Amino acid sequence: MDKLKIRGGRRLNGTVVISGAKNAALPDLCATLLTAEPMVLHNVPRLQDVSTMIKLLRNMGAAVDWVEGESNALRLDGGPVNNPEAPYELVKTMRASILALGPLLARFGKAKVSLPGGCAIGSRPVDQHIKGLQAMGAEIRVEHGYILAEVPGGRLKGARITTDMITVTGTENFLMAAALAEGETVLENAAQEPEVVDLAELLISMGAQIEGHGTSRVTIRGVEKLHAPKTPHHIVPDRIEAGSFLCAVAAAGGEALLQGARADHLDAVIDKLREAGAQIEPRVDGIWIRMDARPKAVGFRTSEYPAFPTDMQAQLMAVNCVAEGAAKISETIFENRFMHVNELVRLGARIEVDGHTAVVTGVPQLSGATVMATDLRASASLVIAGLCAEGETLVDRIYHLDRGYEQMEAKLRGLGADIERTK
Ligand SMILES: CC(=O)N[C@H]1[C@@H](OP(=O)(O)OP(=O)(O)OC[C@H]2O[C@@H](n3ccc(=O)[nH]c3=O)[C@H](O)[C@@H]2O)O[C@H](CO)[C@@H](O)[C@@H]1O
Ligand SMILES: C=C(OP(=O)(O)O)C(=O)O
Repeated sequence: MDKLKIRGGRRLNGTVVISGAKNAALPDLCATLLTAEPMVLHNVPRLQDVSTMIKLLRNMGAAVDWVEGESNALRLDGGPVNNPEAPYELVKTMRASILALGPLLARFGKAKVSLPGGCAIGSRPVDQHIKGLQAMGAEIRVEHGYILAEVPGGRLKGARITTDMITVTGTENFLMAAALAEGETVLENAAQEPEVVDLAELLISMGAQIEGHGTSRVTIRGVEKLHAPKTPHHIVPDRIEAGSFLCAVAAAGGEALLQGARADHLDAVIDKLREAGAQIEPRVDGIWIRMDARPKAVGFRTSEYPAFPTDMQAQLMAVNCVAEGAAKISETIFENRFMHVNELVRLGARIEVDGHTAVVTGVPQLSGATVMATDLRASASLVIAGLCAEGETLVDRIYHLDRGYEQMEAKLRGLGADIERTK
């Protein structure tokens, strides 16, 4: 099993190119299920979750291949799809498989999708997805771990859907389902994340009629047919990858340009890192950061976009581990997203957890140790901690990291970090 070996203590300097967003690529790939026309997506990150989604689409009958000569372009053909099913073996490794449900129901009037398994960061129910699709006329039962859904008459109907809470993948499923439904769908309490907007823009380019994406009320007027995107669709830059590199520089010190990153998607994170003492400037070609001193501790609370993202909680916690002072961190999205705490403590961090809150008291220096990645963003936080720990840190189980980061260690090496992949 691959591990990362890091010798900490080097400042990070240089330019790093930010990849396309995993959490936009996964729904965008599912949008291919909505049309029989072949399409190409650009700026698709080559990471494990994308490979799993490709497998899932191929298993349904789609033809999916990387375009030769353009390293991040993916050609998808949903024309031959004939098996509207997402089996447990594929769904268990990636929750985003639930995103197949909406488009399959919209185009084929039936779907069989495994319930996503419980995962390390807490229970992740899909009751809102089911409730919303039922409101659109789908008959759904859950049996033997599968969601079995069928649309009497074959075509979903527009509906008013108000979810109990803001759900990102829920909003994405409804957008895709409503795009081909009969009549108008109004989503209240919709998620406003840039990845939701990216999907809506792709769907519009495919002929969907959507208004209000990026706000809490989205209106979709269903059309009979979607086609390949009219203009080339480039997946939005990954704000969480960019945020992770910002935290790495804030913790280890240095000066870097994050090429392609969008500062307007990272307001809450940038505010916190400035409070911690980093100089950060939006540039036409990305985000520039410089950190010369030891960071100051910064408290924060995760919440839906545009507030501080849960997907950045572990990385900013790592910065707090080496900061001056103490900070309180509240996680409000997932009940068990502090799995990284015990591993950070193994590196010498001082952290007390009480329910949804962690209090981190910074120490002047962490000390390298062997630690185990427990989930995707936890892995990134351990890498950041390792970069500023004294001596050698070995991060085990980095298959979690590989799910969501494209070549993280190569990118960090490019900034001068002493990091390598070992067996
Ligand atoms: C609002 C939010 O920050 N969502 C995050 C969530 O998206 P993801 O789409 O995975 O999760 P949701 O946005 O759907 O979930 C938000 C909250 O609602 C609950 N819920 C959701 C759907 C449902 O049917 N029933 C239900 O109870 C979830 O358990 C969670 O507590 O994890 C992703 C991966 O870490 C992040 O990129 C998203 O930013
Ligand atoms: C936890 C994440 O992804 P997933 O929803 O696929 O588990 C994430 O992107 O941080």
